[in-house]
Amino acid sequence: MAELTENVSEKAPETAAKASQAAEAAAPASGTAAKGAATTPGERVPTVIVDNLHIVYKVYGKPSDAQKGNAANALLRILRRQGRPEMKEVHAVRGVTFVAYHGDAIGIIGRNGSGKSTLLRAIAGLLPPHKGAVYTRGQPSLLGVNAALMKELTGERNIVLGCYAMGMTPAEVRAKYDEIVDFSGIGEFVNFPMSTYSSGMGARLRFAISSAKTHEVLLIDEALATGDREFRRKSQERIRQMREAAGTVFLVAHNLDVIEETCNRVIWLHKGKIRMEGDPKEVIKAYNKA
Ligand SMILES: Nc1ncnc2c1ncn2[C@@H]1O[C@H](COP(=O)(O)OP(=O)(O)OP(=O)(O)O)[C@@H](O)[C@H]1O
Repeated sequence: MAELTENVSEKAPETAAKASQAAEAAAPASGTAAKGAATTPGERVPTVIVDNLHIVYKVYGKPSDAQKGNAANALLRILRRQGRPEMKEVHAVRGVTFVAYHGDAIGIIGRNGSGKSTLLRAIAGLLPPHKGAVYTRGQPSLLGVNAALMKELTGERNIVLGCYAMGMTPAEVRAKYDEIVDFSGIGEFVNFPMSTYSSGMGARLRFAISSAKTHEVLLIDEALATGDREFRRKSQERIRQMREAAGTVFLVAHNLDVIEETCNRVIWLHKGKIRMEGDPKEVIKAYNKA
């Protein structure tokens, strides 16, 4: 399926082939279906295919005093062809597989360290798969990263740059500017550098910028947790609109009420694996019992 771009581990070409077949199976009329232009009602168009995904971090532990970084030790390691001392691997995502479709809002829940943020970053293409593959339709947008905001610039400059970074034209930016400022609720702070903002104000501005454009796939990591009640309500409404515009939204949040109110599917991650997936009410009920 040509329109799905792939982020595939070189170690698993056979997995990539399987996922391609899955994509074909999910959207048989791939040419038109994947463009979203000629989909028949009821047809489900896949936007993200995650196939047996494994993500491994390499972490350098604390070196012993004898190994501490100095030029002599570094030279000895090179001569002995040794790596850096105490390298450990953290296997954060362990064989995750699912397909997301247009119009899905998928909540990802799980205890601390279960791999939620890692999974989002992998879907955004920011972490290479150790094994397996991620196929996405278009470039997914991870809230706050794609619109790379700069603390020393004013909110106004960041809105303009953030919108350009998302591929909007100057005319589109002008048309959306007031709406972004209104939505963020930062008021006159828009004229001050972002370094003067509280973390909540920064998060609200990032959400306002990122959601000013309709994304094929939008990934949101806890952004709603920082806003107040009113902002939460507005963001939920905005996410609903984005779903209706046939986008796909992924939402990581510890607040299960937000997930239940906003999402139509929930994935429960436990120690890097999918423990349960499906209807928000059922999954959250099982998660609360565990
Ligand atoms: N940059 C990193 N380098 C090394 N290990 C990491 C890195 N980021 C995360 N990890 C490890 O990967 C595992 C999964 O972390 P991740 O942040 O994805 O979990 P999470 O479910 O989002 O957690 P939380 O709910 O606390 O935000 C954890 O064991 C964590 O320590």
